Amino acid sequence: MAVAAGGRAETRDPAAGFDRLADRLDNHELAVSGEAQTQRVLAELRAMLPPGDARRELRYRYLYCVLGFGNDVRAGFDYAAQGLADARKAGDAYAEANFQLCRGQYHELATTSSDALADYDAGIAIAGKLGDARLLGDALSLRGGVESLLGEHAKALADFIEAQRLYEGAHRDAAAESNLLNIAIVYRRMGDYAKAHDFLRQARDSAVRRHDIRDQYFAALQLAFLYVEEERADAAVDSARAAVDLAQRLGERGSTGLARLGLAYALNAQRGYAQALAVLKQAEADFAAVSDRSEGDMLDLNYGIAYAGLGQYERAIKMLDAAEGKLRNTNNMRYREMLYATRASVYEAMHKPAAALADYKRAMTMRETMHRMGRTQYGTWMSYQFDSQRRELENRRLIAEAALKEQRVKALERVRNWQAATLLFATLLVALLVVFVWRQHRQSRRLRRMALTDALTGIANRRQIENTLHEHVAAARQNRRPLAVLTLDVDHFKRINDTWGHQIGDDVLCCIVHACQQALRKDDALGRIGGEEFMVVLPGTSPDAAAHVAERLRASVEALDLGDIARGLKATVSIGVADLLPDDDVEMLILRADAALYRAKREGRNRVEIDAGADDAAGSQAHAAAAPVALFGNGPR
Ligand SMILES: Nc1nc2c(ncn2[C@@H]2O[C@H](COP(=O)(O)OP(=O)(O)OP(=O)(O)O)[C@@H](O)[C@H]2O)c(=O)[nH]1
Repeated sequence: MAVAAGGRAETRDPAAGFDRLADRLDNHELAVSGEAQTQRVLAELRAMLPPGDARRELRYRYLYCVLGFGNDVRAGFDYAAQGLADARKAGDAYAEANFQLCRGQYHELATTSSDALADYDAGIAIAGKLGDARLLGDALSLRGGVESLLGEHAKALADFIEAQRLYEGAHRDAAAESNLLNIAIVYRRMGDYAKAHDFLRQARDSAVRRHDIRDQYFAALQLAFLYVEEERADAAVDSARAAVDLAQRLGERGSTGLARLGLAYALNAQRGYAQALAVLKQAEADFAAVSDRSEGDMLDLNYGIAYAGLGQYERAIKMLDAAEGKLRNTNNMRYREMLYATRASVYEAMHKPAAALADYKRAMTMRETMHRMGRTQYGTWMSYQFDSQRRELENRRLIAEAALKEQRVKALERVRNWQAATLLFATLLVALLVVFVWRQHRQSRRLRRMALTDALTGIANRRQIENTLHEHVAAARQNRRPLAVLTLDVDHFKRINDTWGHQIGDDVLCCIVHACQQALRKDDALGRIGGEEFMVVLPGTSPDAAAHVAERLRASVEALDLGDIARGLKATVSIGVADLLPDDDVEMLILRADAALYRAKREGRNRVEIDAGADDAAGSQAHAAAAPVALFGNGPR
């Protein structure tokens, strides 16, 4: 028995220990059986109750109310009533509901079922308001018990099944499994024996698994009743005997009395009347020992049946009359029908046909009423089932709709995610493309520039300067503007190379280009047309101005300080100047400039020679010396 609920942890924190033990009792997790054990657990709970803790004290009191009074109905009832008043005064709705349930149980024991129902209804209302599933489950289960007893099987079944749902939802396995018994009882009373067997089996198996002797005892007793109703008397007797054994193991006289009463009932069904009488006497003693008078009607009825069976008619009539008086208060038709049928047969045997007939009629009335009620119950139960099935269908529909909605939302989210990803991907692609195109463009510009640029000096190469010249010639013709061309050649460059090396030669070329660029205007174009040969295009420049530009270039080069490159290094250039004549094409213009240059070389270099016209060009072509037209000539010094 798992009752050692206290421990070192609880000693350290009594409030937590109290709560834990109270929870276990509330949740029916602690199988408390027997007077002594119950008192021990209650004392343990009391010891952990923190002083001055009003809420916990009320909790202790309602647990005591339920567990502490055994069959002392009066004391239990008074205790419950006091607790109820105190809970209300303290505004503790939870405790109030529990005291309602406790008082209901004492009403039940006092066989005042309608008062019990009122208490349970009140408890259910409070539990519902509090939204407390445990309390509501317990209250429904208790109310179902009373309804079942009153023959309101459909209502009872609805309450038990709702309680079962709550228990299972809250994972209160012990309570859920005990409740299976209640469901089984209702099915038995409704005559659905197959279902009753099914639930009893489940309840018994679970009780065995949980080592719960009390539930095992209940299951055995209920099975005995079920067998009697199925007219399987032998099996009923066996099961009732097992119930007696279990009740004795529980050590509760009240339970033993109930089990023996059940055994007597089964023995009567088996026609073992003498044995039934003996067992009834034991049961009577058991009930007397705990001052339980609640089973008086059933004792009398079974005594009556046993005496009738043994042919002791007078005694039988006496007991049956006594039972009739007691049973009239209860609404139990089955037992009353049994009573009238038994008494009718006794009267018949006693040759009292009128009395026998009257009782037969009563028995018939009971039977018909039961059948009628049975049909109503069945109808009610069917409509309850229909309603709950409809509710369930509705719930399923709502759940399915919610799931569908969620699916749609998820699908939409997926589409949106895909869209975002695609957009991102497309953006990245576009960005990559832009970068790629830009790089391609830059590359092609670089290549184009390289194709048109002289690698050493960075100025236009031959192709580029000739293109420029073509454009300027066309523009000059169109605008009737002058144009001049200079060709420029470094003097004795071979010597520079030979003396200082090719690298120095390169540096000299760069310095000369730089000097020329400095000496030219923005619109003038400078290009390298050969190793050490350059061309300058001077748009809008008259021959005189061109001669001046050429001289400026020459002087700039001559003035170059190349001492940094190599000591004693000097460079000069010779320049030929030609201006655009009306009949000139580009080649002719260049030829004439070249001719002038040739003359400058010939005349001693480091000088500027102006083209002397078509003759000069022809002369140049023929490599013949023409008359020098030196404008500016410094000559080698
Ligand atoms: N360092 C260097 N030398 C070059 C380059 N291009 C051509 N040359 C050299 O320039 C020299 C030109 O020599 P020539 O044509 O005999 O003429 P020059 O020595 O300048 O004599 P004149 O023109 O008659 O004054 C050759 O030795 C070429 O090899 C170049 O890019 N760099």
